[in-house]
Amino acid sequence: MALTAVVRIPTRALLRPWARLRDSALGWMEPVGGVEVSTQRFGSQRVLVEPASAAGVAVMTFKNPPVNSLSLELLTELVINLEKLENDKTFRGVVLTSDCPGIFSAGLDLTEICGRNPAHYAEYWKAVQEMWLRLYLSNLMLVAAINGACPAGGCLMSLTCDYRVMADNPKYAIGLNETLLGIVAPFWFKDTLVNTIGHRASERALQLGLLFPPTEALQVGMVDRLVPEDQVQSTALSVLAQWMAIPDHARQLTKNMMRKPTADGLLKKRDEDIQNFVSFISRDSIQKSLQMYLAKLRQKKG
Ligand SMILES: CCCCCCCCCCCCC/C=C/C(=O)SCCNC(=O)CCNC(=O)[C@H](O)C(C)(C)COP(=O)(O)OP(=O)(O)OC[C@H]1O[C@@H](n2cnc3c(N)ncnc32)[C@H](O)[C@@H]1OP(=O)(O)O
Repeated sequence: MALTAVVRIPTRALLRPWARLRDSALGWMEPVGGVEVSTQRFGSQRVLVEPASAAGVAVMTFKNPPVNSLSLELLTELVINLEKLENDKTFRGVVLTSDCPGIFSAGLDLTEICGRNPAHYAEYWKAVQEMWLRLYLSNLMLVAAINGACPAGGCLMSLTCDYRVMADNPKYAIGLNETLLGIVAPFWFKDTLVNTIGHRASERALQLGLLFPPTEALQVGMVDRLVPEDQVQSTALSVLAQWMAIPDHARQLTKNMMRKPTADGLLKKRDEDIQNFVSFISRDSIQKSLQMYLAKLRQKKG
């Protein structure tokens, strides 16, 4: 029999200034107190959410072709779908994965941070912050099933998860490569990395903008497990099954104890961080670097 549940979406989620929701893309949303949703399969245009066969587990699949870049729309949909899962108490764990062949996520959408105006940069950065805060502090168990390239913001997203399974394909790489673009990973990107691989390894990785192939990523602790490509999702699901054996309240309190101080670092100065981002990204020299990088990406094919 089909499993269905009622999911309450708090109206406040619809009122956030950055979440000027593209309602057409989010067919299940209504600006009233809540909405009934079948948990058989839901989501939105760029984020598909499907309950897994194991009770209490969902698979969240990003489908923003060609490269799952983190556009404002994708970020918005991600946060809304996560909130929806969190409000539905039947879910305890989520696997995050990609529908784009060979790419988990290309990171921040460069067209959102290049050639736009300061108001757009501010709105976009707030959405990036929100994505990080929501994932990093989520009470759900999150496992990243990294089935492709995972640079910069894609890497950050996977680092917010409790566990990372990566496809053992030397064509793929993961890391915070911001310096290669002539930009700087903000302090909360850095903190997330330091919490995962330690200070010295982060210092080197961040300065050099290292993108680690799977074997090196495992060695440095950026991912937890490598498996053949066709086993990434099934392995992520079996990892979740192990984590599900732990009582939720104890695990959640422990996760919060470990992560809250890092999240507080951003929460205490969110507005200042937005201002720093806007003034940094608006510099002519930074815009030029980004334009050149984008042009190189686009020329690659030709
Ligand atoms: C004084 C100090 C103050 C400090 C203050 C700090 C403030 C903060 C500063 C700013 C911080 C910003 C943090 C940024 C984080 C990021 O995430 S930046 C994004 C980084 N991403 C990348 O470098 C990845 C780039 N992409 C790739 O390497 C490859 O595309 C791929 C993912 C490996 C896939 O390769 P392939 O399959 O070969 O596809 P392509 O042909 O390369 O690409 C297809 C089309 O997609 C476009 N594209 C690729 N990536 C992006 C992207 N990130 N955004 C937008 N568009 C992207 C690419 O151009 C192709 O487009 P078309 O040619 O038009 O088809």
